[in-house]
Amino acid sequence: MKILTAAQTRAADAFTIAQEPISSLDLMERASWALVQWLKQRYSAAVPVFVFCGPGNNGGDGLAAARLLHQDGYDVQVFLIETGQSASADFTQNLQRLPSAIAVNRLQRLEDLPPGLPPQALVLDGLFGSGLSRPLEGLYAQVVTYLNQQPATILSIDIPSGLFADAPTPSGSAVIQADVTLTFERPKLAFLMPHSGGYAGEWHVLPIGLHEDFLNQVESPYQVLLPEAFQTILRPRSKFSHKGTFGHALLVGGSYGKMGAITMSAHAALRAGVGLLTVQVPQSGYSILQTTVPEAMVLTDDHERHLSQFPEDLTKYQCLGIGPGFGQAEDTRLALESLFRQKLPPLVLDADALNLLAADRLLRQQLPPDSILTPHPKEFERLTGPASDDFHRLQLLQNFCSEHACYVILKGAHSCIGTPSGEFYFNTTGNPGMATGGSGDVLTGILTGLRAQGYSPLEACQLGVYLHGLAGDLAAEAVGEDSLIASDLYNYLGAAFLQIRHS
Ligand SMILES: NC(=O)C1=CN([C@@H]2O[C@H](COP(=O)(O)OP(=O)(O)OC[C@H]3O[C@@H](n4cnc5c(N)ncnc54)[C@H](O)[C@@H]3O)[C@@H](O)[C@H]2O)[C@@H](O)CC1
Ligand SMILES: Nc1ncnc2c1ncn2[C@@H]1O[C@H](COP(=O)(O)OP(=O)(O)O)[C@@H](O)[C@H]1O
Ligand SMILES: [K+]
Repeated sequence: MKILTAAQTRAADAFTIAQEPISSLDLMERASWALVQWLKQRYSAAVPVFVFCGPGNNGGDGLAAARLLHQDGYDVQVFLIETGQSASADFTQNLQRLPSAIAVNRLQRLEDLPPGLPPQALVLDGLFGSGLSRPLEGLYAQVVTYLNQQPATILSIDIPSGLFADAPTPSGSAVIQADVTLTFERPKLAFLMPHSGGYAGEWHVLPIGLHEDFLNQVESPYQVLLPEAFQTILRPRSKFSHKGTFGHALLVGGSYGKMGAITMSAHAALRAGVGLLTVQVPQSGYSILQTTVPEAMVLTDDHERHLSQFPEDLTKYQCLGIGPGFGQAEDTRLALESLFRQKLPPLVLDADALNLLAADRLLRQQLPPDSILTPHPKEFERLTGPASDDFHRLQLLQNFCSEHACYVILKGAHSCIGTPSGEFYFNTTGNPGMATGGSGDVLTGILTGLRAQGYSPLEACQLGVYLHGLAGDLAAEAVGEDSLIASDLYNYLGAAFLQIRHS
């Protein structure tokens, strides 16, 4: 699903208004109706609703929602922030439509605000939406600070007020800290970024019928991954297939004290459906691998505690995954250096393989095209240098992927896949229970297993991050986020596959 910028959303509105055709007032009514339907399923009419409105169409949505909720028997009060700014036409119309039974409070100074809102109250934040053009100041900023201090639940309409949809919000700006955000038609880019995503709280997308033709033709480099995409990507396993059909993967990693990392990757590659798996570890890892992952074949390095070589014949493998528990010993670095001079199967690189790359520009330049790299933000910074903000980091991601013709999964709450041609795919599965050691090693195993089965690098990245997060979500349903550990991820991978196949 494409993500639209605020400007593209305005264009989508205008296109819909002209082509459907529908008046802009009716489009606002449709958006507010969708919002109220969602809200009624979650909050009973016993919950008092306080609607805070700015002068634009976001405020207009708030007014329309106030009217609809009142019709449904909710106790609604409206607060208009009046700073002398002129109101939008649809705001004015909706103000006129407001039944007189709804109390309208006109706020011109901080002192006009009620001393406090009840904890059971629901605040609808309709101060500003995607039309925000500068940080909030004066009374608007004061209202935001006031609302953020209230014990009430805050539901933001479209986007938390004060948050820029597709540009960095200057630090220190007043921004609503929403509990829930109901956003129209498409999520905002800001919801997916580490520094701004938290303001939106739990967010949901409400379709409001923007014109299909516009949505199909509009160009956006930003997409969110949704399960529908996987119906076509995920391949069936045919009746007469055999283990050779599903590829032979090689995982190389592990060092003394970090053998668990490569063990978890191995389990994950197998659960991702690979036909055959070989794991190369230092000698001290031999018994560990043979006992904990009996399905895998094991090769050992000459060295006892760390890796110093790769197998000579790599032609029989369809994917080579390197990194979990790899270490950064000098021998290991030299082995990686000589590896890059050979003809190689598709690569997945993680953890210390990335740190070695980061420390060696020449090595980086020899990175084979179509490799998949899976850095967390710190590893990414080592590769590209620091980013000044989340949007700059996306720029660095794009530059790195195009310069090295590779795919980078920048891991996080919404892991982002960068591609050589400049697209970004944000993942929508996963939860904070996955912030636990070894989660990334599991992802490496999944990607290696998928790539060995012949999935293209982009397909493997998309399917891999989605399945990994979904396994985390299913595991969290069973054991809770607190107790989730990385091995739960590969143990729930089967359930994640089933969910995708049967959806
Ligand atoms: N397709 C959609 O997504 C639809 C969106 N609608 C609503 O319309 C909203 C966008 O409406 P608008 O474009 O009127 O945007 P806003 O409601 O955000 O208001 C923008 C107005 O506020 C002013 N402004 C911007 N930043 C300011 C600041 N920091 N301090 C003071 N004034 C500031 C602008 O100059 C402009 O006049 C959406 O967020 C959504 O709530 C719906 O009504 C209809 C359909
Ligand atoms: N809050 C979160 N929400 C969703 N996914 C998360 C969250 N925290 C971590 N993850 C996922 O867990 C994995 C952690 O990887 P990484 O940091 O490399 O861990 P490790 O090095 O311990 O294996 C990534 O795939 C990341 O997307
Ligand atoms: K808002």
